[in-house]
Amino acid sequence: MGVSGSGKSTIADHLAIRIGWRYEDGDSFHPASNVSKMHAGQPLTDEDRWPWLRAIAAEIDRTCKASERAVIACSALKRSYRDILVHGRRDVRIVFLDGTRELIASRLIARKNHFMPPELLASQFRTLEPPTADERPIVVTIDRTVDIIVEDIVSQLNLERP
Ligand SMILES: Nc1ncnc2c1ncn2[C@@H]1O[C@H](COP(=O)(O)OP(=O)(O)OP(=O)(O)O)[C@@H](O)[C@H]1O
Ligand SMILES: O=C(O)[C@H](O)[C@@H](O)[C@H](O)[C@H](O)CO
Repeated sequence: MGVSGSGKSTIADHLAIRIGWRYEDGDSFHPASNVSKMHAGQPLTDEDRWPWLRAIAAEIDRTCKASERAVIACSALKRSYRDILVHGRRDVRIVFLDGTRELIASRLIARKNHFMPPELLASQFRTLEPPTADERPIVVTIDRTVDIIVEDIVSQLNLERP
């Protein structure tokens, strides 16, 4: 989880390869109307996001039922959004990609060929409710290389433990 440009797709992809899990991008669960809206520079509302989050929750349930493992990139900015994804599912862990607005803005400006315009970053930060301790989040700071961030997540995931 994290705001647009915090590195969700990049880190999820590399993490999934590193630990041999499937990678899914939450962006692919958006209805076309949501993508057009973001492309046009309009922030999504809660009503836009509920069906999208429910579709991702259904994907999590399919994955668990099939005894598979996946890393899913999803902004999940508010606690109420994460509750849809996590509630009652013991095996779901949240990884929060934490960074300053300045750093993320500079990465968004440099990024090419993406539907999300950098102008939406302010609304992403306004909406963001960082995870609290009771969510047991894995928090990683993003001012480091992708490989170092991935290794940090792997060690905090404690995968060897039963
Ligand atoms: N640790 C890093 N160091 C340097 N550049 C990075 C790092 N992580 C991501 N980037 C770059 O920052 C940009 C934003 O990353 P990415 O697209 O993965 O973010 P995102 O959170 O998935 O964004 P969105 O939610 O808008 O899809 C990309 O161009 C990516 O290559
Ligand atoms: O909740 C949201 O505002 C949206 O989901 C965005 O965060 C996009 O999904 C994405 O991160 C941009 O590519």
